[in-house]
Amino acid sequence: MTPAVPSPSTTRRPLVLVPACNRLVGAHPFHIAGQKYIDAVRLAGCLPLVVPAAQPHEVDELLDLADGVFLTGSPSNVHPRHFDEVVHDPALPLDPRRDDWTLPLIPRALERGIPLFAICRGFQEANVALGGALHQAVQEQPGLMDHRSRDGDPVDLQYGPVHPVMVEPGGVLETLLGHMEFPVNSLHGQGIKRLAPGLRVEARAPDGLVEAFSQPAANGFNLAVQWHPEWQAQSNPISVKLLRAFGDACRTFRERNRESVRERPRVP
Ligand SMILES: N[C@@H](CCC(=O)NCCCC(=O)O)C(=O)O
Repeated sequence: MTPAVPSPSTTRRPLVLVPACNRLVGAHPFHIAGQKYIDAVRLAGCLPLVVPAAQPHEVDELLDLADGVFLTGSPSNVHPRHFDEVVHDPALPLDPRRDDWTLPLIPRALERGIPLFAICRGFQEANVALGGALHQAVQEQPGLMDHRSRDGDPVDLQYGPVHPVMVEPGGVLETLLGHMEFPVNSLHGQGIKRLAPGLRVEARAPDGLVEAFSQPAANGFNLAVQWHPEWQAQSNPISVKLLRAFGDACRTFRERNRESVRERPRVP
């Protein structure tokens, strides 16, 4: 009796879009994504698909393939023109090609109930995409800490714990972790100045800066965090919980989608 070969559709892991960053390598433009983010998507039990800068009209085609969206960190800043400001420090890197398609991608993914996990730059992108604004230099704001890392420090120190975050009651983080505080790393010069309408604060730093948010009105799991849970995620129980929750949501989304395709009347 030859064993039944499962159809690919019954075994494939959920497909998660990972928008690439755009960098020059020498004189040539490249699309790149950090290995630690790819590893984090795999730790979530999902299949990472790094996506080069898409044309705005390709966003819906890509979302038709997606069971999740994972927005990575990046040294580049979200261009301040998207929150009606001029560039504060021209020495800091930008990535307008990423902005141009992730900013329309984010609300469309949420509207479709596609699970979304956003980290650092991705957290900032999501806030701007939904109508919020950023401090371009958090460290220059009265009463706020310097949330940047020091470039010359060893990488383990740069991504090591720096400050606690306090979980706000009533959100995704409290459901997953309980009402608690825990240490996080901090590698960002931009930060939330105005939270977009409809977003719920999930956690704050000791200086009050928003460090995590979600959109409760969205059908699907969504969580955006300013810190880097992908850093050595497999040895951080909190990171594992957050990433596994994202992965579970992507699996549920995929199952529901497959059922709806099966139930769709076949065209004769
Ligand atoms: N440029 C923004 C976002 C900072 C950020 O994502 N840092 C991580 C960069 C390296 C990595 O991907 O781990 C800001 O400065 O606020």
